[in-house]
Amino acid sequence: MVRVGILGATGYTALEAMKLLLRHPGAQITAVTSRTDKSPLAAVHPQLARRLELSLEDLSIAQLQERCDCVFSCLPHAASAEIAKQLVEVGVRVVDFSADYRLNDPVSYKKWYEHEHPDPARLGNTVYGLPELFREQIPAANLVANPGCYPTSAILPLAPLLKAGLVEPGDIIVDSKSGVSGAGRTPKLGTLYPECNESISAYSVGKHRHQPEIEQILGRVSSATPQIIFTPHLTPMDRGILSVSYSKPTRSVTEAELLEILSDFYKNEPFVRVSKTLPTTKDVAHTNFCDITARVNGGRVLLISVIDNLIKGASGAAVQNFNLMYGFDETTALL
Ligand SMILES: NC(=O)C1=CN([C@@H]2O[C@H](COP(=O)(O)OP(=O)(O)OC[C@H]3O[C@@H](n4cnc5c(N)ncnc54)[C@H](OP(=O)(O)O)[C@@H]3O)[C@@H](O)[C@H]2O)C=CC1
Ligand SMILES: CC(=O)N[C@@H](CCC(=O)OP(=O)(O)O)C(=O)O
Repeated sequence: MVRVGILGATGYTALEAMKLLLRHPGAQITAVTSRTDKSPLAAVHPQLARRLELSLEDLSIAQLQERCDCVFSCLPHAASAEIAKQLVEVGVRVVDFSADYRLNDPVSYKKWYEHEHPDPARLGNTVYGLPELFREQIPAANLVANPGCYPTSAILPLAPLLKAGLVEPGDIIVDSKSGVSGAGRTPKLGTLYPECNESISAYSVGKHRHQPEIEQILGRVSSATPQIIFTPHLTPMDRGILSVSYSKPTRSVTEAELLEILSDFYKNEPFVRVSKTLPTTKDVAHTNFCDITARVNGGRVLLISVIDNLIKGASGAAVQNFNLMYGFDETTALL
């Protein structure tokens, strides 16, 4: 049995991770942390009553090392790397939900996150936990950078076409919509009900930190230098992301051909479904699937994808990575 600790257990991604791990035959949750809350977990997450009888604790690195083989760090960026680097050094394996280890180098991290990286030497050397593209690197990893939610939705459809040289890397637009849980449970003005209900808004236009993540990861898989214009939107729903990318084909291409290339690329993937149908966020809610379709319109390639931001965009991806790290069937607890 692999003993798993959950850092930041009061948050949304942590709740989803715990619900998934409770269904996992090879995992036991042995620690749940909060900086200040000492309540029984069920007092914070009533869904876990009678399912996980643990109380929240503020644990030291030594205590986590004693109780856990692996830790899911569901902490915000910067706070996560501070702890992850110490855990990895004492032999605890970490799946990091934050963005701390996703980018290629400390210079771009500082530019987009506006602070120094707490563990710069590991940037660029850490495995990016998107199994569909980096599966072979995950089993041996002590630290896995779980992907961002928007990047997962954009990278999965674009990667096969960039790898095949079928779209121009220098001219790609990604337009994404997210449910409000994407912003986490920590209160913020913009996620108060009267601010975001019955309203859709674009935000972080031209400066969202997922733009370099999408560019850098697509660069790693395709040997091109993709340039992305990424615009996220907050939409009045609890969960789900829908992304549409617009790119220029390098040659004449049909919708049928695009679907065939995508289907072939993902034919052995348990969690990517390619079809002709226009996908909706409801189709993948509470699941680890990414549904993808393609269209050709106005001389552009349109790729449309949906995920659940809390599952394939965070906790489901983490469990998928955990399964690979510990040699379980990749779909365990996820289907
Ligand atoms: N929500 C989503 O859809 C996605 C989130 N992510 C990433 O996953 C991580 C967790 O996100 P999410 O669960 O949504 O966030 P939440 O805000 O719901 O939870 C984060 C938890 O971290 C703890 N925390 C907050 N600030 C600090 C700090 N400075 N130091 C230590 N602990 C802190 C809090 O617990 P307490 O106050 O009890 O200590 C809080 O409950 C983040 O890095 C996020 O960017 C990634 C993909 C998708
Ligand atoms: C709706 C919403 O606010 N979404 C979050 C993305 C969540 C995520 O994946 O963020 P990390 O890269 O920090 O892990 C945002 O735009 O900041």
